[in-house]
Amino acid sequence: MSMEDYDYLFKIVLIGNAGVGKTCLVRRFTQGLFPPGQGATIGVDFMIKTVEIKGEKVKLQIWDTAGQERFRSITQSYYRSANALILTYDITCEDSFRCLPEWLREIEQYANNQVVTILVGNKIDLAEKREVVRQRAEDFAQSQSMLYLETSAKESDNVEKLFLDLACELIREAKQNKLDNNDTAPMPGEGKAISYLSCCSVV
Ligand SMILES: Nc1nc2c(ncn2[C@@H]2O[C@H](COP(=O)(O)OP(=O)(O)OP(=O)(O)O)[C@@H](O)[C@H]2O)c(=O)[nH]1
Repeated sequence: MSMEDYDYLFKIVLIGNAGVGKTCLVRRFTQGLFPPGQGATIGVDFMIKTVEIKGEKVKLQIWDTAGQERFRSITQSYYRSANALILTYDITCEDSFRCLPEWLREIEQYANNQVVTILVGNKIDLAEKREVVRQRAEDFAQSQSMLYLETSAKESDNVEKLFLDLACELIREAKQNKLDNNDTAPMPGEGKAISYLSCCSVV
């Protein structure tokens, strides 16, 4: 097998409060399981999954960060090279939603300004315990130019869609940037406006 057995390589980083289900989302997607008694992530974890989208091989490097405050200085260093961020909260935990502006400030401070960010409301299998209504989250996501999706790592709801939609959006952007680079090379010192976040769905 060649060293570069893929057409695209993207780095995706999951962030959000402790206990919202970041590790479970990653495990569900990469290993197809819902781990019992998942312990808190220490620092940062790393997994790889290669998917095929419209005949192209896309290698996803998925970094699962610890939500706990005490790991913040470690996890921040992983933002900069991320192509996409999955900002996760728990729909049954108002507090995890209320912390989102704080996470957005982190993103603004540490991430690349072209990063694609998707807001994810996890644990929709616990509908009877919901504390954050969908419309409120959708409105918030829209006001911050983020995509929005609700998932259940436990029931495997929308988990595949989350990562595939992101991959699709990243491919779209990569192709767009390549076109822009070929067709309209910016003058030296001239900034290049990059537009993204038009929603993309693979299914
Ligand atoms: N019902 C339900 N529980 C979930 C779901 N996803 C995660 N959980 C539970 O929520 C708890 C925390 O899940 P984790 O995946 O460890 O959360 P995390 O965001 O990675 O937490 P940190 O590593 O501390 O940042 C665990 O007890 C999981 O079993 C879900 O979709 N539904």
